[in-house]
Amino acid sequence: MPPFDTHAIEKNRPIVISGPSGSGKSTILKRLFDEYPDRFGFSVSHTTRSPRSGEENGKDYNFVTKDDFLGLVEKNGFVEYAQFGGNYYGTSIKAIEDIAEKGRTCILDIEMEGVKQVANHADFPRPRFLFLSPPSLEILEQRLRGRGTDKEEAIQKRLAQAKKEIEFAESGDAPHEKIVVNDDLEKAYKEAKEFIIGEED
Ligand SMILES: Nc1ncnc2c1ncn2[C@@H]1O[C@H](COP(=O)(O)OP(=O)(O)OP(=O)(O)O)[C@@H](O)[C@H]1O
Repeated sequence: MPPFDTHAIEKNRPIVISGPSGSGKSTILKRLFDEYPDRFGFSVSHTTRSPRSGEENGKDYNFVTKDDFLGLVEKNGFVEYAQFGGNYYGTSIKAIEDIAEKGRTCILDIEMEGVKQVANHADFPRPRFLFLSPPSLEILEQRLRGRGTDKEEAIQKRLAQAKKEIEFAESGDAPHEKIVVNDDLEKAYKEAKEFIIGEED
């Protein structure tokens, strides 16, 4: 028996979407949420960082102490967690269960290391995995520049990380059941949507 209730999650399997920064995850998820406003949900993450002004506990994040965070790690209560800039961030099983209990499919937008943790978790029921790939690193670079949100150094870091993510996704070790190449947005959206809702429709 897992130490946490995963009943609803088993009935309503979450979808893990991953892919390099700039591959189009937000673009595709936004469209999906717009088209199906009541069908999906994002889980509320835990963090040990302090709330920024306007951020609400339980809504933007579950703000917890380091001791509480590490206690939940001990209990296998996170499906994935990581440390950035001295703070911990994680997705708890409970947060995903809360979405599933509302009859919604939880969408987890997570990076490569998190994907590995989810796939290897001892107690978490296996979700479905989708990888969104850019058509090429050259096009990814153009899109990151076009987005206009990153400085040159950040773009170079994202590209180096993208290379690793694509290699992993194409290796036999990756858990992805489906890779969607985001060349033409209409086509990529249709393919992603078919994978995400296909089982239910
Ligand atoms: N098929 C496409 N053709 C052209 N441009 C696209 C396509 N898909 C997405 N884009 C553009 O590429 C940029 C990156 O997309 P987006 O921000 O959705 O990526 P992301 O995977 O969510 O990145 P991050 O992980 O950094 O949040 C955006 O400016 C978006 O408008």
